[in-house]
Amino acid sequence: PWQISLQYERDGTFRHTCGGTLIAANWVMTAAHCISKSRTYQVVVGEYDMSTGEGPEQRIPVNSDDIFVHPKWLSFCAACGNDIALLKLQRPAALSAEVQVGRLPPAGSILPNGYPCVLSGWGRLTTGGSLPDRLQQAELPVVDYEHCSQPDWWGALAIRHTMICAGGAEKAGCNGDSGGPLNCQAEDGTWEVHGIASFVSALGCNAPKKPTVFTRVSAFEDWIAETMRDN
Ligand SMILES: CC(C)C[C@H](NC(=O)C(F)(F)F)C(=O)N[N@@+](C)(CC(=O)Nc1ccc(C(C)C)cc1)Cc1ccccc1
Repeated sequence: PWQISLQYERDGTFRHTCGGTLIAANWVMTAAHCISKSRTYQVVVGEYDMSTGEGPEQRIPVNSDDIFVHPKWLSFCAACGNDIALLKLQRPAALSAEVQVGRLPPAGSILPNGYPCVLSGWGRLTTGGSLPDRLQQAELPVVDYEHCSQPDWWGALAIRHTMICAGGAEKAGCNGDSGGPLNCQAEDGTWEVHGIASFVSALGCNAPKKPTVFTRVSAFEDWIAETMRDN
């Protein structure tokens, strides 16, 4: 219910470009690489099947000067990390069963290797394949930094401590999942959004030993709080 579809206007209609997370009634968290300053964006909350109107959908515009891309994001260097952006909605979403705010993890928290998380999104179903109408989910186990930065995995040049890896086998994120949440259930059963889908291998979304790489949300909680407080 905190999954959103980030859409941009082209030829008079809006099209899905990335996922994202509702982190307050009027704030959305997504990936910096999803944002092009010249585009007009809207956020759809309460979405499930994009091919039909089912009722809970709310389409909310975003003013371009209410888009805050992390100051250290470098569009030519995904390996440098900081792939995070915050969007302030023109009006708060009306919360309901289908529209909820996602919880952020404790600042600095690190999940152990193998912890079962779930990626959700409307990204391609296979590398270069078709896009689904309905929201999909895939269980992706966490691959900790020690394993993910191994040379035959992503290697130490591609992975930073401000990232989380998850997957590495048959399931993965793929184009269109960018910006979406890596959802992990805490001991008390509540879900927390630990990651923002950032990149996959250009060799293929589910290339072996190339897990989907996420921005580690718990490394950016100060920036998130400051940005929301100051705007
Ligand atoms: C624009 C990049 C920075 C992010 C984009 N992200 C995604 O697609 C996501 F996984 F988040 F849904 C991506 O991975 N794009 N690719 C274009 C791949 C890509 O750019 N990957 C990548 C990998 C590593 C690095 C750095 C760490 C060296 C940068 C980009 C997707 C792709 C996947 C399979 C086949 C062809 C294309």
